[in-house]
Amino acid sequence: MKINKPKHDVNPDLAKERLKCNFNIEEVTNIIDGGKDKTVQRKKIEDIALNNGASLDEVPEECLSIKERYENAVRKSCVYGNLVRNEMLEITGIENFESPVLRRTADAFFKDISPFMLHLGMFVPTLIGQCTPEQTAEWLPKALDMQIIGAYAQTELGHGTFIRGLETTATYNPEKEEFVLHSPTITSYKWWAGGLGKTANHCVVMAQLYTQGKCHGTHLFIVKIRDLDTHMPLPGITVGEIGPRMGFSSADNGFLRFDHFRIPRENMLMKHAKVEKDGVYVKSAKHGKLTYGTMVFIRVTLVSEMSFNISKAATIAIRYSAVRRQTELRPNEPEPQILDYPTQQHKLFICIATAHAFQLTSCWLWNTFQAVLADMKKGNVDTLPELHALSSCLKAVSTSDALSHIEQCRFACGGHGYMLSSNLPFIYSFVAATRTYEGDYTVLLLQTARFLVKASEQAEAGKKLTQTVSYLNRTANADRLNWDNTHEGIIKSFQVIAAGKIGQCVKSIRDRTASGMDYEDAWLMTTVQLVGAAEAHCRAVLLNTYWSEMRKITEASSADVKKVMHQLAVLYLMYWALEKTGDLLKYSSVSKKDLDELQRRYEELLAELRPNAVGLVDAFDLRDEILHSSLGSYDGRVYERLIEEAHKSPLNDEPVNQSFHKYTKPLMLGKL
Ligand SMILES: CCCCCCCCCCCCCCCCCCCCCC(=O)SCCNC(=O)CCNC(=O)[C@H](O)C(C)(C)COP(=O)(O)OP(=O)(O)OC[C@H]1O[C@@H](n2cnc3c(N)ncnc32)[C@H](O)[C@@H]1OP(=O)(O)O
Ligand SMILES: Cc1cc2nc3c(=O)[nH]c(=O)nc-3n(C[C@H](O)[C@H](O)[C@H](O)COP(=O)(O)OP(=O)(O)OC[C@H]3O[C@@H](n4cnc5c(N)ncnc54)[C@H](O)[C@@H]3O)c2cc1C
Repeated sequence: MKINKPKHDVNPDLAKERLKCNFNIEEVTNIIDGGKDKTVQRKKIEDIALNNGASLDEVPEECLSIKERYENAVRKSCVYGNLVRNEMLEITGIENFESPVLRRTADAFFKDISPFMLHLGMFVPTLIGQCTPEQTAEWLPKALDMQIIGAYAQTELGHGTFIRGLETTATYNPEKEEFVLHSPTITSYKWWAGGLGKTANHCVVMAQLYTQGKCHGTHLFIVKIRDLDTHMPLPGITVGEIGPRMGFSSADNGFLRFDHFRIPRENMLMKHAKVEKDGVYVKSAKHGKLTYGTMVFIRVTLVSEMSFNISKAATIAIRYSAVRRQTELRPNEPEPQILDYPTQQHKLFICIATAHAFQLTSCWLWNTFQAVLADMKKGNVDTLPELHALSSCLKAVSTSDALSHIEQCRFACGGHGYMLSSNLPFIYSFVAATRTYEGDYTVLLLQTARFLVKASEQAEAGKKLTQTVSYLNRTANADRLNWDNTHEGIIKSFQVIAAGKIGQCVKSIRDRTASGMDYEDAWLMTTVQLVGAAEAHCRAVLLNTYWSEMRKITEASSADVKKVMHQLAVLYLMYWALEKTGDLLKYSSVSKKDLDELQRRYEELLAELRPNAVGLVDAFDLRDEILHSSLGSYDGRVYERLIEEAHKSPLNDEPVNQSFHKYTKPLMLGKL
C-alpha cells in the first residue's frame, strides 16, 4: 500500500514499532474500508480534497474569534461542497451522498465542524425519506446541487426529547391553500438546529398540524426562511445563532421563531400523510412513527461515525505512547515507552477493538436498515419496531462507549492530550454531543426497553421471536447459566444476563401493579432497571455481532491477519466480561477462579497485541491532514510539532502584550 511519505524522518521508536508489526497492514485497511476497491476509491476521494486546499489554515481554527471561525468554516464548506457536488459524488454515486468516505474527507477541511454538515446530514435525508415523488423532483436536485442550503429544525427551547410536546403550530387555511406557521410561546422557539443560525436559507420544520379545527400531531414542512439573493430573513421569521457551546464552535446552531408565517400547502412533506386542498387530512402511512424516519436513519449512521472517531483517538494516543518515554523502571536503564505499561495497553487496546466492533456492527445494522426499507416499500412495516429498538440502543451505547474511550485516550496522553493541537479535545467534545443529540442516551435505552419487555412477554407465552431477541426464547426459563469459558460461552452469558435483567424488570412491573400501582407508575419506578436491561441487551448484540461478523469477514484473510483480528475480538469479549463481573456472578455459575483465569488471559492478550499496536492503528489509514494532531502524526515528531503549534498562538505575535503597560505595570507600581 502506498503510504504518503512523511516529509521528515520518522521518530526512531515509531519506526521500530513498524518493523515489529507481523501482519499485512493493507489487508486490514481493506477489511475496514469494506474491500480493496473501496480503499482505492477512498484514497482517490481523499486526494481530491488534499489537492484542493484542505487542511490549509494559516492560523489554527482554535486561535480565531467566534466570527472568524464561522467565516473560515463557511469558506471551506463552499470549497468542500463544490468538490462534493462536482467531483466526489461522481465517484461515490449520488445515492451515496452520506458515504462515510465523504464524512471522513470533510475532516481534512474542518477540525471542528462544518456549518453545512446538517444540510447533507439531515436536510437531504429528510427530503429523500419524507417527500412525495413530485416534492422530491422539486426539492432534492436543488438541495444536492446546493442551490438551496437546509437545516433540520425540530427541537424547541422547551422540548427536545418529547416530540409530541412540540408547540410550533402549522394551521391550514383552505381559502389561501396555505399553512400558517406560528411559535405561540417562548418555549416554542426552534433551538439547536445545526446551520440554522446564519447559513441555511431553508429548513425542515417539525410542527403540530391543525386542519379543520383539529390537531393531527407533529408533521414535517419545508420552509424558506431567507431571501436567496440578499440572505435576509423573510418577514415573519426571527432567526439567529444560540451562542457558544462546549464544541461545534465553527458551526451556527440556530434559533427560529415564526410569527404567522405563511407557506404553500405543497410545502408539507406528504409522503406519509397529506392535507387536501379543502383541508381534509389523509394518512397513508401504515405505521404512526414514519415521520421520525430521519432520526432512525441518523442513529444507524452514528454507529459507524463512532468507529471513525474512536479510531482517530486511538491512532493519536497509540502513536504518542510509542514516542513518549516516562519513568525509570530499573536504575540505569532507559525509561520505557509508555506503551509498554500494561495499564496503558488496557486503556488503549480496547479502543482499537471497539473501533472494529462498531465498524462491523454498523455494516450489519446498515444492511438490516436497508432490508426494513425494502419491506416498507412493499407495504410491510412489521420489521420497523425491531429496527427502532436496535438502532436506539446501538446509538446510545456506541456514543456513550466512544465518549469514555476517547476520554481514556486523552488521559493516556497526559498533559499534552489536553492541548487542542492534539485534536483529542475536539474529538471528545464532538462525540460528547452525540450522546445527547438524535435522542438522549437514557431516553433511547428506554425505547429499546419497551420492545424488550414486550418480547419477553411473548417469549413467556411461547411465541417465536425475531432474530435479535431470539435468545429470549432459549433463555426465558433459564435461571443461572453454567459458566463456559469459551468465546461463545462469554457471548451466551451476556445473553443470559440480558434475559435475566429483562425478566427482573417484567417481574418488578408486575409486582408493583399487583400491589395497586397503575402501569405507568410501575414502569416509571422500574426505569433504572429498564435502562440497565436495555444496555445489557445491546452488549449481547454487540458481542455476538462483532464475533460472528469478524469470523465471516476474515474467512479469506491471511493467517496473520486472521490471528490479529481474532485477538482483538477476544480482547473485546474479555474486556466486557471483566467489566461486568457483578452481572456474571449474578446470572452465571462463574467462580472466583474462573474470573482470575479470565483476568490472567486478558493480561496475556494485551502483551500479545503489544508488538502490533502501531501497525493496527496505521491500518486505520488516517492521513495526517485528517488527524490534525501534534501527537498522532505518522512521523511521530511530537515535540517538534508541539513547539511549532505553540508558536502559532496569537499571544506570541509580539514579545510584550499591551496589557502589561495598561494593567500589570500600574498594579506593580501601585498606580491602579
Ligand atoms: C455541503 C457541504 C457539506 C459539508 C459537511 C460534510 C458532511 C459529510 C456527510 C454528512 C454525515 C453526517 C453525519 C451525521 C451527522 C448528524 C448530526 C446530527 C445532529 C443532531 C440532530 C438532532 O439532534 S435532530 C433532533 C433529534 N431528536 C430526537 O432524537 C428526539 C428523541 N425523541 C424521540 O425520538 C421520540 O420523542 C421518542 C422518545 C421515540 C418518543 O416518541 P413518541 O412519544 O412519539 O412515542 P412513544 O414513546 O409514545 O412510543 C409509541 C410507539 O412508537 C414507537 N416508536 C417511537 N419512535 C419510533 C421510531 N422512530 N420508529 C418506529 N417506532 C417508533 C415506540 O417504540 C412505541 O411503540 P410501542 O407502542 O409498540 O411500544
Ligand atoms: C450539538 C447539538 C446539535 C443539535 N442539533 C440539532 C439539530 O440539528 N436539530 C434539532 O432539531 N435538534 C438538534 N439538537 C437537539 C437534540 O436533539 C436534543 O438536545 C436532544 O434530543 C435531547 O433533548 P433535550 O435537549 O430536550 O434534553 P432533555 O430531554 O430535556 O433531557 C434532559 C435530561 O432529562 C432526561 N429525560 C428526558 N426525558 C426523559 C424520560 N422520558 N425518561 C427519563 N429521563 C428523561 C434525559 O435523560 C436527560 O438526562 C442538537 C443538540 C446538540 C447538543
